[in-house]
Order: sequence, then C-alpha cells, then structure tokens
Amino acid sequence: MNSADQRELKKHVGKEAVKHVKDGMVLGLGSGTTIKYMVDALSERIKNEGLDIIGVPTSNKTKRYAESLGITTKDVDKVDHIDLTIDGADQIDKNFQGIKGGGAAHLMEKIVAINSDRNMWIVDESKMVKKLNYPLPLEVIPYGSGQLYRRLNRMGLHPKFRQSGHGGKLTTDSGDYIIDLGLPEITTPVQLGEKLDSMTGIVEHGLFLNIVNTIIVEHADGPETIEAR
Ligand SMILES: O=C[C@H](O)[C@H](O)[C@H](O)COP(=O)(O)O
Repeated sequence: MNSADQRELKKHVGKEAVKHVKDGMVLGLGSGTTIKYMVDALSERIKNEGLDIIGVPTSNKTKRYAESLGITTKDVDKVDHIDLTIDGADQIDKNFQGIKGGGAAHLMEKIVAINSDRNMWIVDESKMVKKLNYPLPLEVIPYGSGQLYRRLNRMGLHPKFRQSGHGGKLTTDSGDYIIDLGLPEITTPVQLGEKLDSMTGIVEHGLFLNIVNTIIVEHADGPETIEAR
C-alpha cells in the first residue's frame, strides 16, 4: 500500500470511530497520525452537534492538537472514569494482541487504556498481521540505559536506541529513552511481556495484551468492526 492510500484509510477510519462517541463521554484520546484524523472528526461533531465531551490525552502532542480545535481536555488524574479510549496501533495479530509506541507514546497510552471502561483501536488493513513483527518499543529510564541495552543485546533481543530527528537519543514526554527491539517475529507475546515487565529500568513495553475491546479496520472498500473481547 502506498503512503497516500494509507493516509486515506487512516482518515476514513478516524471518521468512522467518532460515530461511537456519545454526548457526555469522558474520552481517552490516543496518539499518532490516525488519531489526528479522529480528533479532527471529533471536533466537527462537537461543533455541529454541541456535544459535551472531555478528552483525556495520551501525549503532549494530542493534548495541544485537541485543545487547538477547541476540545476540552483533562489530565488522567483529574477524571473519575474514562468511558472509552480511541487509539491507533502499529500492528495487531490474529489474537488481537497489539504493538504500540511507534510514536513513542505507549507509556501514557497504556496508563489511559488500563483506566478506561472500553478501548477501541482504529487501524488501516496493513496493520492486521498473523504474527507481530513490528519493532517493539521499550520506554526506559535514561539512568543505566547503556547497561540495559547491553543486557538486551546479550539476550538476543536486537535492541536499538531510537534517535530523535535532531540527532541524539529521542526522549519521551516523560523524559525517558526508547529502545526498539528488532525481533523478526514475536511468537509468544505474553511470555515476552512478562519477561520485559520483570526487567529493572524498563518503564513500559509496547505490547498491549488483552486490552482492546473493539477494532475498526479500514479496508479500501470500507470499515470492518471486530469485537475482540
Ligand atoms: O506511540 C504511538 C502510538 O502507539 C500510535 O498509536 C501508533 O504508533 C500508531 O500510529 P499511527 O496512527 O501514526 O500509525
């Protein structure tokens, strides 16, 4: 799929997702390019229908963008519940396990996701795969990250520090680094997730396991809604 086609699918699925938004909702707002289109469509609905929506952003970028369109936002700690979170994903396998964090936002995204009553992912069809093989992001504490990198390397996990566009290591909204694991295929995501959870210095990995409830996949001929759980 070329990038112009993918952009169109992302735009369509963003519009499709906001049909599920109801007046009065506290809505988790994911991060990434697909979510930017969703936020555009959401602001249109808010303006046209006068909906009362509070957005809980999962990155500084999403917060700035949503507010620039007049959407009210609140920090995750300032709401007592989140009805629904709509987010993108980098890949989803046949068991609806996902990888997120291609945009370095997976730590905040996971915090918002686990505090949400329901989670919806919106993706173009290229992201649905049999087995996960997208570089797996780890958000890591800068202190000791060189040692952690060497440990991951010795474990054969093909680590690579993510670089920023301006040279040097990329830092997340929380001031951490990202190490991507270039695994050829993730055959046992649950076991890998548990292993990574147990390693000191890793704040959060990008495996989102048993989290999503609904997936909207955009195909060239229209959207497909899958109830995952
Ligand atoms: O860190 C970024 C997020 O997990 C995104 O939701 C994910 O990378 C998908 O992004 P996009 O919609 O830009 O492909």
